This record gives sequence, structure tokens and C-alpha cells, in this order.
Amino acid sequence: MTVDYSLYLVTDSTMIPESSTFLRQVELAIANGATIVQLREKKLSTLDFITRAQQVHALTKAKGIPLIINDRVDVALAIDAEGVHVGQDDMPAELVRRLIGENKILGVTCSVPEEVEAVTASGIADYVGLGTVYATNTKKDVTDPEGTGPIGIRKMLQVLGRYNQSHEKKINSVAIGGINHTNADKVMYECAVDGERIDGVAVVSCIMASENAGKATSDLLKIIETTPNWASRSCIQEADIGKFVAQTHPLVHHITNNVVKNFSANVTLALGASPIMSELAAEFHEFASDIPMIALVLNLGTPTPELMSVFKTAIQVYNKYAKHIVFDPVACGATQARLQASKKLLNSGHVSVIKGNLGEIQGIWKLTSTYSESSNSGSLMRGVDSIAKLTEEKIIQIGKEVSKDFKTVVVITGKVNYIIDGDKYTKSEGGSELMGLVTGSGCSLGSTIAAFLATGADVYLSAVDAVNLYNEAGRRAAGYSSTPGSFMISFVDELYKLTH
Ligand SMILES: Cc1ncc(COP(=O)(O)OP(=O)(O)O)c(N)n1
Ligand SMILES: Cc1nc(C(=O)O)sc1CCOP(=O)(O)O
Repeated sequence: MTVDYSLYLVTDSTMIPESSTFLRQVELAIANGATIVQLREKKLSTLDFITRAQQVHALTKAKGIPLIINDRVDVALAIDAEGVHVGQDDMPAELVRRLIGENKILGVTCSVPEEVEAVTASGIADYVGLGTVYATNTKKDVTDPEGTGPIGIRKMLQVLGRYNQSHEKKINSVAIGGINHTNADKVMYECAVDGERIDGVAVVSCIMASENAGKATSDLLKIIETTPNWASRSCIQEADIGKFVAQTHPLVHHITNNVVKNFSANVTLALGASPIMSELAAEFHEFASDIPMIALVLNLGTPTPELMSVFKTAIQVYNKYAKHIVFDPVACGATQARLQASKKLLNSGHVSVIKGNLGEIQGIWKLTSTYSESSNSGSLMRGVDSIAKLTEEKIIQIGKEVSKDFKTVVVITGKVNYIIDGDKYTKSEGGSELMGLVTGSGCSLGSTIAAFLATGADVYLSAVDAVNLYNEAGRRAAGYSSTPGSFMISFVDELYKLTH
């Protein structure tokens, strides 16, 4: 039997709205596009479970889609269901397979790569349920209550991909946990690695608890077939993006650290763009929805728990309106707390550019699905400064892995700058040693990239042109200012002259 896993309904009889019934919700979901159904009952007696399973089976059979029974092999056998789903604490998958036979569908829950390793080692499952993607109220006893996010799902997909690439019979996968109409497109897009992607999403509350389960299902089906708006935008073609910035005055919204606010605002103004320094989440919707030319700089320089929530809101709002975000994971290679903060932010949405020094990008690299402890070495940061020493080949490989995993352009700053987009990259040399003596000169490169992105130009071209412009301004300023204070002023002047 060929199974379509794209919209997997997992039932729950405890959340049915008063206006409907359990069977009506399931019937509406099936009529409107659910491609596979799992009956998941935690409190019913065996007799009631069997009766309910027979009723649901009549509905799924009429539509020609499979019915999977959660946990209860006896119920599945009793009603001749098409399959069984088990978790890590349930009957072992090998035993289930022995009982249900070769022709039934067997699904297993996996929350970490090691569990996927075990499933692939035996090769007896037809699919895996990968979760928990995001926090959910539907199931409390999950491995990671905050959600493993697309980052965690991708690590599991690497293991699955290795198996599927070397076996004729594929093990399918669905993501589960906190998936709904606001994030299903993103889950489908982001839960993918080279050669392997999830086959669908499994959902409970967004259909079972809906006042209109039919519409909830058909809408969700459309959403999972859609590419997120931030991944599929058209680009303007500009020969000189810097000049275009000065002509069109885009806005650059900064949520940045206190040390660099003033300098970043001055750099933005020198380019001909307008800075906004706002941490007031209530106004982010107005910025992102009403202003056509705007981009966001997210700088992790001085993070606090309150600021983390502001960052998250900003990412979600800017993603909603498909506006670009430049993420600067300041010192994320230095402490676990900063790396975990970066992980949370990158799990909560998409950023167009990740900009950092080598130590910071090496920190983010640790979050990728291709990273292994053995491929890394040494300490990465001293304070906010990178002390990583790697060959150019290794630096580019790290950048490419980060770029591919997060589907983002990566800018690695240093004596030589690398701008990396998947397999392509550009090196940008120049600048001046004096830039290292001006606080905020690294952070304000983020402002410059954001100003270029806000014009609507291509992300990679914007990043390359912004870095080149920045370096050229540094080189020119150093030509006539040899001490940090005067260099800083000359540098801002040169940015102005190059764009106006
Ligand atoms: C498709 C899918 N994936 C994961 C689960 C969770 O199963 P399990 O870990 O057995 O937890 P319970 O569902 O029994 O609470 C699932 N049911 N379906
Ligand atoms: C049944 C289940 N299993 C999970 C896991 O992580 O294994 S999360 C979950 C509940 C998913 O419900 P909702 O779509 O309402 O968030």
C-alpha cells in the first residue's frame, strides 16, 4: 500500500468543541484532506476503544486512507486496522512487528538521533514520528517540553537520510508537536537536510479542537503545500545597491546592544538609510507590515530574559511579513547560555543572514545537523573576540554547512571576510586594522547589510556588496586617518561618500 503521510491526523477525544462530536471532527477532517488517521485514546476501556476504532475505520476505509492505532496492538488486530504507532516506552517495535505481520504499517516515535539510529538499525518501521517540534499542551510527557525545533528535527533527518540513501525501502517521517496553521509551511520547509525531508506533519489540536474541523483541515493542507513567504520572494535588480540605499532611504530596525547603538545609528544614517532603535514589541507589527523597505538587525550582544522574548516576537513578526532579518549571534561561541539563546531564536523563525566572526559562526555550526564533535577543536572565543584558527578550506566548509542547514547567507568577518550562500562564496579583503579599535564596527556591518537587504535586492548580492562597501570605506579612511578616533569619523564619512 502506498501511504500519503502529508497530513496525518492524530485524534484526541478530550478537546472536542461543544458544537461538535468526536466522530464528526474525524469525519470532517477525512472529508477535507487528512491523508492518514491515528486513533489515540488514553482512557477508554478495551470495549469502548474497539467500538470507536470500528466507527473510525468505517470512515477511513470509505475514503481509502489508512487507520493507525496508537499503542494498542490488540485493538489494531481486533479491527484489522492498517497499522500501529508506538512510542519509546510502549511495546518494543520488534515485538509489534512480529504480532502485526509484514504487511501492516508500523510507526515509532523518535525524539533524538539515537532513537532514529535504533529504528534504522532494525529497519522494521515504516515511518517515524519526529517530535516534539514546538511546545504543546496536548502531550505533557515529552522529552523536550520547549520543543526540539527544526534544528532538532534536522539532526534526526540526517540519520534517517543515511539509512534511506542506502536502502530500497524508505522509512518515512512526519514531524509532530505544536504544529498549526501559523507554522506548518515553515515546518515543511525547514525540516529538511540534503537528500532527506519530512514527508508530512502530524497534528492533533489544530484540527480536533477546531470549531470548523473541515476548514481547519483543508486550510492546513494548502499551507503545507506552500513555500513560506520569506523563502520565495522576488528581488529587485540593482546595479549599485549602495547608491540605491541612499536614494530610497530604507529603514533599519535595530534590536541591538547598548554599547553600539549610537555608532550603528550613525553608520545607518551615513548610508542614507534610517535607523530605528526599538525594543517595544507592540510596535513591531506596524513596522513590518506598513513600511515597504525595512529590515531588522538582531544583535545578541547584551541578552536578558526580557530581551529574548522581544527577539522572538520580532522574528515571528518580520517572518510573517517576509521582511529580512540579519542575525548577529554575538559571542555565541563563548558560553553555552549564549549558544542556547541563539538556538532558541533560530528555532523560532528564519533569518536571511547570519553574521559573525569565526568563533561565533563556529558556535552556530555546533547547532547544524552535519556537525560532529570530532570535526571541531579547541576553544572558540575570548569574550566577544574570536580566537579560532582554522584553514581557509575549513572556514568555508563551516560557513557552507551553516548556510545550508539554516537556509541562510552566512557572513564570516575577520581579516578576510567570507560571504557564503550554500555552495557559492565570495571573499572580501580590505578594510583596516583600525576597525578593530572602533567599538561597534563589527555590529554596524550588520546595519549595513540590513540597509542593503531592505531595498529588496537579492540576499547574497546585498551581503557581498555591503561587505565590499564597508571594507572599501575602511581602506579609504585608513588612507588619511591613522589613529582610532579620527579613523572612526573618517570611516563614517567614507560610507557617506561611497553611497551618495
Ligand atoms: C505520528 C506520531 N508521532 C508521535 C506520537 C507520539 O507517540 P508516543 O510517544 O507513543 O506518545 P503517545 O501518543 O502514546 O502519548 C504519535 N502518537 N504519533
Ligand atoms: C501525540 C504527540 N506526540 C508528540 C511527540 O512529541 O511525540 S507531541 C504530541 C501531541 C501533538 O499535539 P498538537 O498537534 O496538538 O500539538
